[in-house]
Amino acid sequence: MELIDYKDFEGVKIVQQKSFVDERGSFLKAFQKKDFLPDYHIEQINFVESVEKHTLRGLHFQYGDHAESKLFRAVKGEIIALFVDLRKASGTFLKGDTFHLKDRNHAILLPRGFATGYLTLESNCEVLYLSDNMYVPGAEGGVRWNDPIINLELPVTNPVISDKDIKWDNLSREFPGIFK
Ligand SMILES: Cc1cn([C@H]2C[C@H](O)[C@@H](COP(=O)(O)OP(=O)(O)O[C@H]3O[C@H](C)C(=O)[C@H](O)[C@H]3O)O2)c(=O)[nH]c1=O
Repeated sequence: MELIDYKDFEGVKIVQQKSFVDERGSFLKAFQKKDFLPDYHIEQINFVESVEKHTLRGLHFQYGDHAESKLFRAVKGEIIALFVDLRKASGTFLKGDTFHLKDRNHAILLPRGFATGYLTLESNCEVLYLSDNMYVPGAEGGVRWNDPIINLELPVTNPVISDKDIKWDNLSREFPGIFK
């Protein structure tokens, strides 16, 4: 298993693994504290099914102490992970990027301070993701998938999206970040 730093986004890591394959099928070690992420505390494990191709979930974050670090893995199908750095002190503050998770042997770790989301690239996608913090609806915020400041490059113009995610405001250059 390899953890690879992703560009200049501090703390963002790409996980590359190999499944154990035999005549019965395959075995993937989806998480292991010791050899994988010894300091990662799993608070939640979420399993999400998206029926339609080009379903876009997010981008979401939680403010302050409720911020979450998430590890996303496409268990079935392919997705494009979306993320934006909302850490005011970071060199990549308000910079966004995408990463194509093409199979279950890859995952992406996003540290606390990022807005996160993903776009499915086929129907009936299944995503398993870990979070290191509790879900606190009152502490949640969002970034629009097509926010002009972030300018994510996506292969869609009209994704399947929730009413909640349609309503997020665009960020402004004065956005103070999600940590007080
Ligand atoms: C995230 C979450 C949601 N919920 C409930 C709240 C709603 O009734 C329902 C769906 O929530 P939501 O529409 O926020 O789910 P997604 O649009 O898939 O968003 C999630 O996936 C994107 C990629 C994210 O980055 C967030 O982690 C997360 O918000 O599950 C819970 O009960 N606990 C939770 O931890």
